[in-house]
Amino acid sequence: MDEHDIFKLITAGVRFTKKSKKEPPSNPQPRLEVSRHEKPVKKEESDKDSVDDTTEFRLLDGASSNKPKRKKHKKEKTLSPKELELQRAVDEANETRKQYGISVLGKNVPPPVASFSSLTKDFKMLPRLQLNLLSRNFDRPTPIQMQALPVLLQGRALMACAPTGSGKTLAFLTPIINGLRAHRTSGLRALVLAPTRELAQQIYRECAELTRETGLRTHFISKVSEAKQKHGAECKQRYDILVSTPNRVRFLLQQEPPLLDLSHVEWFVLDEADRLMEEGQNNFKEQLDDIYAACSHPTKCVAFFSATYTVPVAKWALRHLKNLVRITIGVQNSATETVQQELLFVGSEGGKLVAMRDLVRQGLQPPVLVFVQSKERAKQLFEELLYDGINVDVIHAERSQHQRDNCVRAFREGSIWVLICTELMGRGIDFKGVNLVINYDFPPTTISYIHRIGRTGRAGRPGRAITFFTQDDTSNLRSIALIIKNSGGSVPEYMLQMKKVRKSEARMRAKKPLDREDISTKIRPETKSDKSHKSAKLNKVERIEKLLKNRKGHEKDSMSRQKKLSNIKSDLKPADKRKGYVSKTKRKNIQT
Ligand SMILES: Nc1ncnc2c1ncn2[C@@H]1O[C@H](COP(=O)(O)OP(=O)(O)OP(=O)(O)O)[C@@H](O)[C@H]1O
Repeated sequence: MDEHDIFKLITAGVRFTKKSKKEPPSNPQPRLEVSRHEKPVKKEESDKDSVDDTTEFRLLDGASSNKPKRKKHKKEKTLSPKELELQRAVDEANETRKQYGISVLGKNVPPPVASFSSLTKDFKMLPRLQLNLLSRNFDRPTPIQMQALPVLLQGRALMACAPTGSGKTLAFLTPIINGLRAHRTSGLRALVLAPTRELAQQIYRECAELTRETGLRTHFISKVSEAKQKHGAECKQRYDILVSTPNRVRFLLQQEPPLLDLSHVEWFVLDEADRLMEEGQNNFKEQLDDIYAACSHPTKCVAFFSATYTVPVAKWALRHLKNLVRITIGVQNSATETVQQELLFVGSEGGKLVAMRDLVRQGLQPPVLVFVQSKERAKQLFEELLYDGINVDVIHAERSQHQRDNCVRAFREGSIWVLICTELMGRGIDFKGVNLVINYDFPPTTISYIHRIGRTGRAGRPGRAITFFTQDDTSNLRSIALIIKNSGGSVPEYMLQMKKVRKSEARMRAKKPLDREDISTKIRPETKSDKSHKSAKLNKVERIEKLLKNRKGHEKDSMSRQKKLSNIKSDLKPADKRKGYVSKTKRKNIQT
């Protein structure tokens, strides 16, 4: 009996079935801990490679939630009436969050509030503030306000992400005003920072409205030179709230002696936090570090707001802020659903101007915002549209503050219908009723796209955004098409099937916009580079001419080529050296 026979004997009657290849993973993936009510931040398809650092931050260390831990099979515990009541309150809060697309992360997050008046009982909301809200026709809180207000009124650290135009400004100003309550002479107690002067000014205006007759005093640093006088030692106690850009605040902090004292700051708020914490660009991050260090109050409330978030910001918040609550409204890093979005292929740079003129011919519904990638291009497009008789103006960093203020005011008042702008106006600016955003130049990142098109479709109103693209813009096309699809729009399938952009390429595109052909159609004076290009070409033509002269046996062919070359040469030569050129003075003499 050999081994085979023994095996047959002992396995007689036993049937072997094929083992399934699917086995449970030995090392399960980390699970996202979200609160039970939480609608998971859904994304049909994410395009994480397309934009640098826009990856969702839900799996970071330290993420806590108020989700009850899954219990192992234990005996069902009967709840006491008090516990039952608590459970009911939690269920109710979860139901409201689900209804409004509110997601929260953090321990013991307070329930969302359904009305401003409900804040009176629990948070002793200032009656005057209630009145000011009503006088601005804010009768119900928006979803971000519903959840952020109770969190901030409890003095918790907050990182909030809500779509463009969803009322984030009010979500941080209301708790600040309620927290400060009345004017004190101890010095600044709240600091709100924004990336641009225009946005800071807008927040200041909103704050001035909401603090009306509360006694609280808000200040906006308009000019650093003026600020030097205004912030002298005797003025330090004049204001309660300061709204500014980081560079102005840091400038005042760096004076000897410092012209700002931030040691009493109890509220530290960053609007457009992801932009402010970007490393490199404008050195905002470096400035912020200095400012944050100067805000030495031990129990200050810190809040970050933006429509988009990046991983470094979340990491910073988790590392530095205790008892942090994170709120996301809808889908993180997505475009607002109230904007109807279109992508328009225009062939070439020249095609853009044709498309723009076509849109005007079809009838534009002002006000319209047009985004271009640089101030040079803004100026060129402005001249073109002005020539077409359009009621247009332009805003970019090279214009004076006075011009910029006038331009924004005129656009708000409706005396300018089309405003051409650069990325400067991409974030936060709340122009009421912008009907159309045109991305004349393709946005460098999806983040930029989300903010630019968010200048329309605000506060629940409908809006429209058209994005021109040429063959050169196809690298980012897929990621923007995905944004459109994820916010409910339709895009051609081929765009979604395009190759993903590598991270390094996306990063490069974000830093350095594409070199584009000029917008301007008018003949411009010759530049230095044009001249050197021409002289190189002339040298080449002369070399070929010499070669042709030396060739024998091809006289006929050579003659016609030489004629062509001499024509080219004459075009390339400076006007005064061309054959038949008559100088201005000679011309004058001939005429007289
Ligand atoms: N509760 C409310 N009811 C009605 N309108 C509101 C309410 N809260 C804010 N608004 C209005 O909504 C508009 C957009 O608000 P806000 O500028 O704060 O948006 P945002 O979320 O900060 O947008 P962005 O991300 O572009 O900066 C404003 O005109 C504001 O007056």
